[in-house]
Amino acid sequence: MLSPAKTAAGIRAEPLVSLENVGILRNGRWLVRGVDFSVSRGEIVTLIGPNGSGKSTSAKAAIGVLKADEGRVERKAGLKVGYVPQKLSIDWTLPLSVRRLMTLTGPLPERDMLSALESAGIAHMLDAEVQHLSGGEFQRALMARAIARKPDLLVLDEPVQGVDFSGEIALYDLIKSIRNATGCGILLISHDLHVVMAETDTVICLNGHVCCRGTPEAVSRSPEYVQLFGSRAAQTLAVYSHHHDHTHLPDGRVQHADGTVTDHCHPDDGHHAHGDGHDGHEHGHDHTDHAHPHAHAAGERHA
Ligand SMILES: Nc1ncnc2c1ncn2[C@@H]1O[C@H](COP(=O)(O)OP(=O)(O)OP(=O)(O)O)[C@@H](O)[C@H]1O
Repeated sequence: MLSPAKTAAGIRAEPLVSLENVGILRNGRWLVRGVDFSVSRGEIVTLIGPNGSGKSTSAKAAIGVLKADEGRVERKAGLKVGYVPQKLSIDWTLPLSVRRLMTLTGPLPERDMLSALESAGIAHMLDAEVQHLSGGEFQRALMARAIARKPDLLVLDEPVQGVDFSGEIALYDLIKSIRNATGCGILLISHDLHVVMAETDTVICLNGHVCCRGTPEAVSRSPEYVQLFGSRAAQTLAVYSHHHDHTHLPDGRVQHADGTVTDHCHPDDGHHAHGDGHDGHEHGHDHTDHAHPHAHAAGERHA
């Protein structure tokens, strides 16, 4: 299952990190269970799923911030990780320059700092106050901080939060160019359930477990999509359509397509509908690399 990913050059690379059947238990509750995916050099993996579905938890398990209570996490020896968390605990009442932000967690040669800010397109903001940055500039500063130490794996938890549509496209372009320039692997958490970065190699849809996975459709090339979002957006964003055949109820139980209700669903539960049905988008996804036993109805998204 965790076969090495194929890079753009078609070479099978050893994973930088791989999770196998990972579960995280807190206060007697499984936050996630049965999670498996891997990220290789040059590969972009995007985690999607409703709020609370375990995206951040899974990413933290991948980089070792959280220890798996079951299953296995393997990281390449000496792996360097650049991590941009969803939330930062910064005291906004104190002045903080971009320069200081870059070195908060440790010293950094000036040359590496400038080069990272240059790559992120904000070299001119070195002495700007972080409080005065726009949402997009702030995300760029965080990304510069993460790439400055030349990581093998870049983990970005909702990097386009608080950024408008054109800013979102620009940030995804930046992520793409970082990947192309450095060849690092990227684990991306998307705040959107359907729209992912077009360069994504694998989308993993989570809901406490892996619901389904696949490649984003090449809808970005379809004339309708280009008309709707514009050609620039279409080069950067793709719609990931997926059809689920069970629904997560608000009380945590699961209603299956045949009407039965169970306490949980697990990856080996049984029925799985996938591919053709979708939520109004004119495409299905045929490229699933993995058979999943069940799927989620549209209504489940916000469970
Ligand atoms: N340290 C913790 N202790 C107990 N529960 C936790 C802890 N961390 C996260 N949770 C819970 O685990 C679940 C998954 O949280 P997580 O942050 O991984 O979800 P997410 O998919 O990233 O959500 P969002 O889209 O809202 O950021 C949530 O119900 C959350 O409340």
